[in-house]
Amino acid sequence: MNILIVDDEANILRTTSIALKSMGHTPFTAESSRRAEFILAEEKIDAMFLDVMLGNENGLDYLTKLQNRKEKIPVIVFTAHSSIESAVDSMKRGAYDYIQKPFIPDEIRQMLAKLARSISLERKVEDLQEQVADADATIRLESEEPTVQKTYDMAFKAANSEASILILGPSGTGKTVLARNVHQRSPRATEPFVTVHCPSLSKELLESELFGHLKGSFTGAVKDTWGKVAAAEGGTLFLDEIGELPMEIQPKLLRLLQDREYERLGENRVRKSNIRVIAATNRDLSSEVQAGTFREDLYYRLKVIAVEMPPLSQRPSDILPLAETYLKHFARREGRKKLNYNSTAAQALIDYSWPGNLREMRNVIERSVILSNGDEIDASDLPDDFIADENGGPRPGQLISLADLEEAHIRRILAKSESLEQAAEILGIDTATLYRKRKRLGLT
Ligand SMILES: Nc1ncnc2c1ncn2[C@@H]1O[C@H](COP(=O)(O)OP(=O)(O)OP(=O)(O)O)[C@@H](O)[C@H]1O
Repeated sequence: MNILIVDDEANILRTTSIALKSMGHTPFTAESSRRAEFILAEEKIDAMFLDVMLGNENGLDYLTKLQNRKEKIPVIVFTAHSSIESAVDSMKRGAYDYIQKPFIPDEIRQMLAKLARSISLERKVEDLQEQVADADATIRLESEEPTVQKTYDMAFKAANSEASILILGPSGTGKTVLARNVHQRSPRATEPFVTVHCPSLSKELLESELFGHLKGSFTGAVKDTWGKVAAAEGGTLFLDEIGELPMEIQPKLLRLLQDREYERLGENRVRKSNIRVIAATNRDLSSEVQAGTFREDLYYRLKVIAVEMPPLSQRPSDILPLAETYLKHFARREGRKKLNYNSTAAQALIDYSWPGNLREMRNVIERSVILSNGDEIDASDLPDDFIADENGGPRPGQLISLADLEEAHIRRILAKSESLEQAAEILGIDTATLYRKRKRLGLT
């Protein structure tokens, strides 16, 4: 790091410089704030040591001035031994920390190690904020389909209430994104949003993940823990894949929803909780209720408001607007702002069945932006599944019946094979069966 030491004592400047050099830093020295300003104008300084007794000057006043700079530099203040007031005052004025004089090099070393940790943490937070903003830039929470728009309207209206929300829909349709958005639009927005993935854990671990446990309450419980219900206090608990919640835990969740009470595993103390629950599932919970694998009372508690995210194939008029949102984002990221789809690519996007829904579309569009050349994305820049074959026939994954798909497949294999026997071998059926099918389909 480039470190500036500001002190009117030449001895301190000299010894601190030597110590900093031995730790691999580059020291700069200034005996006054004027000299310090001069150095700040010339060098990129990462951290500063500043004496509060700066000869005729007041180091604390200079500290205040430094805090008003556009580029903040962490300042560690040297205070006189026994001067608690100036230490407190310097912290109030925004110092990163203070060291009392006289000090030994090891105190400087420890202080800089602490500062390096803070700086690295700050960078990580900045990176994460950037990533979140990046993901947010592709989110489109409106729809050209009136039923889907109604779903969004209903969910966002419910955001203001305390009601539990159940989000239904296949994988990748945006249930998690919707749940987070409801939280962000709710009065709990500044409190935590905590996710629990119900299927990923054994019954005991899931219960402990939710409610916490006391040491020794089950094998492997080596210390006391607080669960995610406690972590979400004041905020929203998002239960992903609620359909997988084991029967044994269901009454405990019901009690949490109904009475706002829970107990940690292995503890007899009832705790109160203030959380809002949003749950999601790709299963048909009502049939699970019928089958007796999901409690009916819990089901009704969860679905005070129920919203359904349909598969992308049932939102045809959203395909191009969504693709456009992703395209803009990835094209900007790759520095190719003029990029567009040509009409064949746009048609291929519309014709595709999107079994992986929005998640798949995001990946497909990102890939096509990276693989395309020039200012146009062509159908050939899309994955193989998107390209209709030379016969223009149906493709696996398209919304067609098995019989139609079988017919198209048999036609293609017959066209490519040299004999009926070869075609039968490729198809994995005997020649007589293929012969009959061929006849029935009128392919002779
Ligand atoms: N409204 C939206 N606009 C644009 N992209 C979205 C939207 N919702 C979701 N996506 C994209 O789809 C991906 C999957 O979304 P999400 O995780 O919310 O789906 P999910 O239904 O919860 O899936 P799973 O059931 O597999 O957990 C997200 O990472 C995001 O890239």
